[in-house]
Amino acid sequence: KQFCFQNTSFIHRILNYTPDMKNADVDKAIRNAFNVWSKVTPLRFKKLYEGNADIMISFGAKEHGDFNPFDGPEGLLAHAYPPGNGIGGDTHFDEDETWTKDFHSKKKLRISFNLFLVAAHEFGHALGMAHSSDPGSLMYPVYSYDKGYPLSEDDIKGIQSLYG
Ligand SMILES: O=C1CC=C(NS(=O)(=O)c2ccc(-c3ccccc3)cc2)CC1=O
Ligand SMILES: [Ca+2]
Ligand SMILES: [Zn+2]
Repeated sequence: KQFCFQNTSFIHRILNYTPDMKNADVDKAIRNAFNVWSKVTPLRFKKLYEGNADIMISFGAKEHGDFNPFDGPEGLLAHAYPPGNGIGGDTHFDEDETWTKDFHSKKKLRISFNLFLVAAHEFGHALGMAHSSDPGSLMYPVYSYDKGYPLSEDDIKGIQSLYG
């Protein structure tokens, strides 16, 4: 069995909210993004409202405190740190993007990104997943919104090899 993570319960905390969406929609997108992974593994995700959590979720623009500055609209959308103490697992979203709960609605003049999809991809990293070369998989490095069920066989094999 290749390297396997012992820890199967993660605590997350949403530090701030994007003005692009209702807070309840952000909570739902984040919860659904965790559920994608907990559905195929013994992983359980608890939510904290204060104190330190494994996966600290925040929205920030440009330099936001981790020397991995964001780049304004489009380009980089988000990034997540692999599991570990301190910044490990933390996931940051680029506030200069327009976040939406729809799938890639171009109804606005600017392109918008589906928070659930991007969060599910980034949480894959926060759980230790690398990128997949399978264009149909959630861990494929290119954002695409025409996904059916976000997880592909490749994603499921990957996460179960870590936490199965
Ligand atoms: O590992 C990396 C390095 C580059 C990244 N670029 S990004 O922020 O523009 C990004 C690209 C694709 C996605 C994505 C891919 C598949 C499904 C959903 C989102 C998320 C973020 C994000 C990322 O996770
Ligand atoms: Ca950006
Ligand atoms: Zn990625």
